[in-house]
Amino acid sequence: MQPKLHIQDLKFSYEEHVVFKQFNLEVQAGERLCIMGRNGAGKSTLLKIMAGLIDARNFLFYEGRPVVDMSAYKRKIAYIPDAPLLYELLTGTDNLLFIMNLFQVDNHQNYRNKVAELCHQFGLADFLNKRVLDYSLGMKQKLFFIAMMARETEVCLLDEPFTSFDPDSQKLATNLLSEYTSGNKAVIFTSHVDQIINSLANRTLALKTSSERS
Ligand SMILES: Nc1ncnc2c1ncn2[C@@H]1O[C@H](COP(=O)(O)OP(=O)(O)OP(=O)(O)O)[C@@H](O)[C@H]1O
Repeated sequence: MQPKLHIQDLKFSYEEHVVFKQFNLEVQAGERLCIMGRNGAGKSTLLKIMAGLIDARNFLFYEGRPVVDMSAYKRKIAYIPDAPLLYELLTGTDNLLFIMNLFQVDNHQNYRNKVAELCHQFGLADFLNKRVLDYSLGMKQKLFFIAMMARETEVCLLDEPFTSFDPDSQKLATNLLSEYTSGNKAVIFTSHVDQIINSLANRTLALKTSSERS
């Protein structure tokens, strides 16, 4: 079977700073891969490449085919950065609807149902009419996570997830991601936190810095 995602002979630099020289990675459906490594090794850069935020489509393959249509590809991918991307002046509900439209979610009813269920599970239901400005950091992270899960994408990328989640919410989120990969989906994340790595990953990859690699 073809990998869900793969990267072939990736070369990538920020101006003169070479981050990847000839990097290869295959991620299979069902995997929850943790990319580990020192600060500056390139973990976040790699996630941004797989999210399509850094355009390296010549090196990126989805289910065995080169990524040609970046917009169609991005609709299959959820990317959850360490700082949640939300409009502070909008309410929780308005942010959730904004995200639904931004990512062109096809089945609005399914998204709304999923959001309602997850907000209830994460204890956010009573705060949805408040502005995000008045949320705690953990609440903001939960809201963005819920929106991305409700999109029901094929791949979920998480950069240092759940740093401000309380322990019960962390457990709930890792269970949801384990269920997510019981189908034909994949999770790729970065973390420095042993507890999160141990409870979520079913594979780990140690990424070396470019100087360690040469
Ligand atoms: N926008 C940018 N412009 C220039 N250089 C960058 C940029 N973003 C990252 N870098 C550099 O690229 C390298 C990889 O950075 P990246 O953020 O991917 O590392 P990381 O492994 O995620 O680190 P950390 O564990 O600290 O989050 C670092 O040397 C960093 O300084």
